[in-house]
Order: sequence, then structure tokens, then C-alpha cells
Amino acid sequence: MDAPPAASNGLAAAASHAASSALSSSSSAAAAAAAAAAPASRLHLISDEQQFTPSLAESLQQWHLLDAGFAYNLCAVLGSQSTGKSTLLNRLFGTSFDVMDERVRGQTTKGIWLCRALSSPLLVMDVEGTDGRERGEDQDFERKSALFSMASAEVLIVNLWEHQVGLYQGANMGLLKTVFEVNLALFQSGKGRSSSTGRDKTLLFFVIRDHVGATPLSNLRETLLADLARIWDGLNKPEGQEASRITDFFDLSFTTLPHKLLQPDEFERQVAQLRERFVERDHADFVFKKEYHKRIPADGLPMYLETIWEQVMTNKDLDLPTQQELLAQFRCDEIASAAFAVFTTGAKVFKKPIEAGQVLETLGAEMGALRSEALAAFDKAASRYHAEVYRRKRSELLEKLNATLSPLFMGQLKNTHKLVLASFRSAVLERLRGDTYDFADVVSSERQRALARFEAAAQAVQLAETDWSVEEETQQLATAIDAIADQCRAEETKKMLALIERALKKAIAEPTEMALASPGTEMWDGVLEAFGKALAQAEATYLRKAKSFNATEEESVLALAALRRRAWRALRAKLDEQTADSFLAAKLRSVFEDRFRYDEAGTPRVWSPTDDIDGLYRAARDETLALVPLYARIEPTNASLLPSIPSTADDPSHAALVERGEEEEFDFDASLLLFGEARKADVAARLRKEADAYYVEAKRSTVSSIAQVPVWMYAVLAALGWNEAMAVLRSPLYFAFMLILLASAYVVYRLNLSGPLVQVSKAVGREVHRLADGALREHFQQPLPQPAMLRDDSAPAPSRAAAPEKAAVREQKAAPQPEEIELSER
Ligand SMILES: Nc1nc2c(ncn2[C@@H]2O[C@H](COP(=O)(O)OP(=O)(O)OP(=O)(O)O)[C@@H](O)[C@H]2O)c(=O)[nH]1
Repeated sequence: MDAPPAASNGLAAAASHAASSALSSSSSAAAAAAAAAAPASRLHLISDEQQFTPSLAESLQQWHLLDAGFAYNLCAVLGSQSTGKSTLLNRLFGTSFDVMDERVRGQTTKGIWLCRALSSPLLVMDVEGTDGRERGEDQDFERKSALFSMASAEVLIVNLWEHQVGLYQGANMGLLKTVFEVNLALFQSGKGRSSSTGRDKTLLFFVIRDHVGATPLSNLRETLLADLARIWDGLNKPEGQEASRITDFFDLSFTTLPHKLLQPDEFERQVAQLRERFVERDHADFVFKKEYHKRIPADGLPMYLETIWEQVMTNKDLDLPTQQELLAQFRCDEIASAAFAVFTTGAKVFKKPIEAGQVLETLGAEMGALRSEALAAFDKAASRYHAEVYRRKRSELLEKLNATLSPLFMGQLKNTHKLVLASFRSAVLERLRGDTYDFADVVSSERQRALARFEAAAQAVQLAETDWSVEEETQQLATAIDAIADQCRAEETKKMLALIERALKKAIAEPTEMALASPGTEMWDGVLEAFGKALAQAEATYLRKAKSFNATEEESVLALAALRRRAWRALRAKLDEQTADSFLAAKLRSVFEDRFRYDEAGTPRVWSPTDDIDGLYRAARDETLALVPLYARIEPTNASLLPSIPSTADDPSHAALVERGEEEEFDFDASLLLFGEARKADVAARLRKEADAYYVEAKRSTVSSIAQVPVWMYAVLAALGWNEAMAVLRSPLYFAFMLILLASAYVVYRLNLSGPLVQVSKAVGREVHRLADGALREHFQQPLPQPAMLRDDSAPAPSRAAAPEKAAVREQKAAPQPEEIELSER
């Protein structure tokens, strides 16, 4: 960019005029700024070598126009070389274009220069003059510069001398023909042009210089219009535009200026008047009408002008609307990228916490704000471009923004899902810890709360203008909640079934023990009656509780079947325990004992040699042995007492449970058999041996009673001692001794010494009795048969072996039988 030349008088005048016009039209601040401003530096937009400058954006920035949007104007001046174009522009706009040195006379402006007007947001293009000697017959640049100016400028100032008007063959007419031709080419696609609305028109502003006043402006205007019409008619118009008129594309305006050198004051005055039309927006004849604007935002101007110039240089078809669209695309992309970059930096902040599983309470609002900021930044700059392109690019940007935010949204949902699920689980478990709860109530209220919480969190993070959906995630959460609820329910059911089972076990224990302790044909009826009652109660309890578990009919049926099986297994376990070897042996022994050792009245038998020990033994043994098959199989006399317990094999769903190892195989019919033939034989053999032991003991007790000292022996002793008694009475010595004894007895009695003496005597008596008894026994003792000779060595002695088992049986019985009490007393 070239430095401006020293401000001339004209320039200072322009500046001061700008200040005054700014003051009069808008604000004093703007006026002050304008007054203080120096002419802007000019920019060699297209160099002598026809190269486009890379510094336009920089210059626009310096001229404070880069962010002006559409609030700027652009005009270009065309005309023959050295016709005072630069001089006019500098006077009109306070620009700093080079003016020809009078002494040299030659082409001053080469290529195209651009400068900002001093007092208004106006860009002025000074285009190399046509017909110059320097470029000779080469009309190429003239066409290119015309094309370039037409594509960018709202107003084309056509500068010509008065004496050139009417010279149809002159340089200006050639220039105008070129302008018209390129105009048609620019809009050949017909897009974007609407002659009815007047949009995309260009103003041709004819400035007739050195107007001496002899020919009035109106005449000059008519002449020029006639020339223009003739040129227009002679053009080769593109298809579809054959009937078009010049005014479809151009507005035409004409003005004159006096000779600058001959009438300098008048020249300056009229220039000042003309300036008003260019800078004062409120002026009635303000030249920059809206419809002339090329709708290129200032920030897109560098790109646009460069592209246009490239197209011009490569002689490609230059279709202006297409160029505008391309520019819009390019710029919208650039603006979107800039906005997106800022947005991405902002969005990155949320990424880590979300990935770490956090739930960010304000994420929705912050994402929304971030997205709005990005869109606002895009809208601000991009909305000035081609509307359709802008809309398309905006929706692309929105999509991109949403795509960036989507993982955050999904992450937040997932984290919320986890959080809500965990709270649901802990809340349910917490409430299930108490005693008084309704499972269905707990689960449904917590489920509702969890889903509502999730819904609220999801809504908070969902943005408008997205296709994000929370339905799937909500569905997944509901499924996960239901799975946890099912799990809890299964555990609760298990707990409940275990409680019911425990109660049932307790209920059947005592009746079962009592029934089995007194075997008989109706033994099993008692057991099964008690079981039936306990089972009915258990089922009732289950059904009552199952209601609060939301169990379905089908689930209840299955659970009841399982409960029956468990109850039956519990009964079987009790029966197995009660018919275990030691218990069963004790029971049978007890029965045998009752029948063998006690008579019908329940009195213990004292065996005498006359008793039919063998007969009683056989009867008692056979009766007891007959009980073994009774214990071996559950067989009530009343078959209806047998419960209906479904076997797992008959139930496909339970067969599946068995396969999974969740329930054992169960066959009701098989479960009725407590033990088989082999064990029956074993139990019988054992009982026989024990009975044998009792038999031997009975026999031995008979022999013992025979070995007692007979009563008549004492009579014999009295008879034999009669003589000795007479001898004592007749002998004075013995008699005296007897008297002394009697006297001693009297003294003892009188002195009350009988107690201790009786004690001593008793002790002495007991000792004497013991010694005498021992002596007699020894005397009459006969050898007895050894037990080993009578019974098998392996059989336990009844007193030794039976004692602990009997004690065990007694411990097992919760309430001793009357018979047992009797026995123990005995
Ligand atoms: N007769 C006449 N001469 C003028 C007028 N204005 C400027 N000049 C003179 O014309 C000569 C050319 O002026 P420029 O302003 O350099 O003309 P230009 O058309 O910009 O020249 P190029 O940029 O070389 O095409 C200078 O010597 C000016 O003094 C005018 O109104 N009437």
C-alpha cells in the first residue's frame, strides 16, 4: 500500500467537508473523527503485471471496513486516460490517488487502485484509463478491468469530456460497449437477477467534464442515451435476453462539471455538491441505492475480488451469481470453522468428567449456551452471504455442533442411568431392611422415583433442534430396574420361603417324633395329619405374602409347588433322622422292652422259674420285628392323607431349574420309601441280637433268685439254738451276765444314750449282716453259666449297650410319653 501524498488544498477541503457533513448528518463524534482523519493510504489492487494484491484484507482492516458487513459502498471510475479521473476522485472522496504531472503528461494510473473515502465507508477504485498509448491496441486489459469493475462496483463513474459526447466512434463508446457486453456475460445464467425488483442493477454515472454550459445537460443526456441505445441494440445478446433493454440492467445518471483549470471555484463548488450525493445517505439523490449493492460482506471482499480477478484472467466464464454463491460457501465454511474451533475448546472441558462417569448437573444448560454462542458467531458473519448457502451451511454447522455434543449427551445419560440405578438398588435394599414393608409398594414407588429422576435429568441435558432421544435409554433403565427388582424379589421370596420352611419344620417336629415313638398301623396317619396341617398353614402364609411381591398367578403356582417339595423334603429329613440306625434301634428296643419286661398292667416282671420266658420272649420279639416294615415306608391307613407333591420330572419349568442346579431332582413316589429290604434285614438282625441279650438277662435273673438264703433256714437256726437259750437261763453266771446287760440297757435308757448306741449298733449290725450274708453266699454259691456261652460276643449287653441309646431316645422326645415316665420311675 502506498503512502498518501501530502494533503492538497482540495484534499483538506474534502476532509473539512466530510467533517461538516458528518456533523450535520449524524453524530458529532463521527464528525470529529472525520475532521481529524488524514486521507487513507491507497492500495494497488491489481498491479501493472495484472497481479491481485494479497494485502486487501489488511487494508480493509486498516480502513476499519473489514467488519462493516454490508455497510460499505464500492464505486469505480472508468474513462479515457488522463481525463482527470484521479483528480476527480481525490476531490470528491478525499482519496490519495496519483494525479498526472502536467509537465510529463502520460499514463499515471496503471492497473487498478483502491482507496477508502475520507468521510464515508466508501471504497473507490481508480481504474487504468482506456485508449492509453502505453497499452497500445491491446484492448484486453480494458475488457478485463471493465469486467472486474462491473462485478464489484455498485456505481460506475464514466468520466468523459464534454466534447467526447456524440462521438459515437470514440473511445468512450467502445468502453461502454465493453461494459454492456461483460454485463450480459456476468449474468448469463440469469440467476440472482430480477429486473422487476431492480436488484443487481448497476448505476452508470456519467460525469461530463469541462462543461462549458453551451449545451445544456439535458441535451447531452439525450445524445448519450441515443448512443447507448444504439450500442445496446447492436449487442449480441445471449439466449433469452434478446428483448432485454438497457434499463433492465443499468440505471443511468448524468452530471456535468466545469473546467477545473478555467473555472476552479465553480469546479470545487459543484464537486462539493456532487460529493453530497455520494456520501450523504439522506440525500434525495444519494447514488448508492440498496439494489446496486453486490451483497458481498466486507470480510468476503478480498476473497471475492481475488476470485473474480482469477476468473477474469483465465478468461473463464464469469457468472456473478455463481461466484457469489461460491464465495458464500467458502466464507460460510471459514466462519463456521472459526466458530466451531471456539466451540470445540469450550466443549472439551466436559469430556473428561463425563468419561470419568460424573453426572454434570448444568451440562444441558452449558451445552446449550455453547452451541448458541457458536451459532450466534456464525450468524453474525455468515448471514450476510447468499441466503440459501447460509441456511445450508448453518444447518451443517448445527449438525456438526450436535454431533460433537452428542457423546456428552449420551455419556451424561449413561452416567445418570448408572447413578439412578445404584440409588434405586440402595433405596430398595434400605427399605427392605425394616420389618414392616410391602415389597410391591417399595419397588413400585422407588421405580417411579428413579424413572422420574432420570427423565428430569435427561430432559435437562436434551437440546432443541437435535434428533437426540432418551427413549431407548429410559427403556434400558426400566429394564435394568426391573431386573434388580426381580433379583430382590427372588431373594425376598427365598428368605420368605426359608422362614416358612423353618416354621413348618418346627410345626412337624414334635408330632412326628411322638408318632414314630409309638409305632402302630396308624403311625403314619398321625405324621401326615400333622404335616398336612403345617403345609396348609405354610401355603396360606406364602399366598398372603406373595401378593405383596407382585407375583403372577403362574409364579405363585410354581412357588407353591416348590414350597410343597421343600416341605416334603423337610418332613423326609425329619423322618430320616428319626429312622437313623441308632434312633430306630432305640425305638424298637423300647417297644421290645415294653412287651417283654413289663406285664399287661405295665408292672415290671420279676422272673421266676415258673415264668414262660421263652414264650414271652418270642412273642415280644416277633411283634417288634413286625414293626420294621412299618418304619420302612410311609404308608398311612387313610391314603387321602398323602399330600399331592408334584415331582420335578412332571414340571418342565422345574426340570429346567433342576438342570441349572437350582433345585434338586424330586420324585414323590420314590420319597415314600424310607429304607429298603437290605436295611430292613439289617435292623431286624440287630433287634434280634438285642432281644437275645434281654432274654439271657431274664434267664440269669431267674437263677439269681434261686441262690437267695431260704427263710426256713432261720427257723432251723432257732430250733437248733433252743438248748443254748435254756442253758443261759439255768446257768447263774450266764444269768448274771444277762442281768448286767439288762441293767446296762436300763442305764442307757435312763441316761438317754439310746440314740448313739442305736447308731453304733446299727452300724455293727449292718457289718455283721454283711459278713454273715457274704459267708452264707459263699457257702451256697453254685457256678453260673457264662454269658459268652449263651450269646454272640458281638451282641451288646443290654444294660451297657442299651443305656446310652435309650438315653438318646429320651433326649429326642420333646415330651416324655406316659409310658416312658413310668419306665424311668421304675
Ligand atoms: N482540462 C481539465 N484538466 C483537468 C481536469 N482535472 C484534472 N485535469 C488535468 O488532467 C491531467 C490528468 O489528470 P489525472 O487526474 O491524472 O487524469 P487521469 O485520468 O487520472 O489519468 P490516468 O490515471 O493516467 O488515466 C492533470 O494534469 C490534471 O491537472 C479538468 O477538470 N479539466
